[in-house]
Amino acid sequence: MLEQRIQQHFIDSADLKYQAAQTLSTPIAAAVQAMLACVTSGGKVLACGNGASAAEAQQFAAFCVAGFERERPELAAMALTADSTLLTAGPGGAQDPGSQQFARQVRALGQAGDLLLALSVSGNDANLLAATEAAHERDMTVVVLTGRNGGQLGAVLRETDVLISVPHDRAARVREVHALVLHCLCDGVDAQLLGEQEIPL
Ligand SMILES: O=C(CO)[C@@H](O)[C@H](O)[C@H](O)[C@H](O)COP(=O)(O)O
Repeated sequence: MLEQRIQQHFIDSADLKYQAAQTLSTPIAAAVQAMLACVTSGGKVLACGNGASAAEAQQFAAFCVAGFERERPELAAMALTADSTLLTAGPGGAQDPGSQQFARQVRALGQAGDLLLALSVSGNDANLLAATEAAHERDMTVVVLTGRNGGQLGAVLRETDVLISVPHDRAARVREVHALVLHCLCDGVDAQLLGEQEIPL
């Protein structure tokens, strides 16, 4: 029955979030500290991902610049997923396997102290691996959100990078938790910058 199927989504999503609250709070706190260090020293966040994760990257950049739940000064952030001309320009554009266009933007815009935020369920996308390599070339910190085990992205991170891997195999569940993680990042940064306070409804 359809209602039961829908209810099961709510139950499964809540179960995963409950289960992940404890294990993910430590890497999320580390990501908040990395982001704070970046934005308070004049750095910027570059966010990327493919498909649904591109939308989440854009949402995150919008929260940084336009605000999350509280009034605060704008934080420097941009999504690398929003320029269709650049993303489809060849060679190395969307028509080529293993697009270089995220990596190119990182090399063009990234500076030491900036932060790359990459989102991927599998953790195996070649264009995100290339962007991570470019970020390391620029001495940027990398924060990666993935599904279970982190995939290839998890394996190339440095000690100062942060891996937030959601312990589930179903893409929809992983993306739901990614959305929650991004909210935690925004709230954590706001709390550190502005002090803890009740959020009005
Ligand atoms: O986001 C959607 C559907 O909207 C997917 O089809 C998505 O484009 C693909 O899974 C991409 O390859 C992204 O994969 P992943 O990096 O999340 O593993």
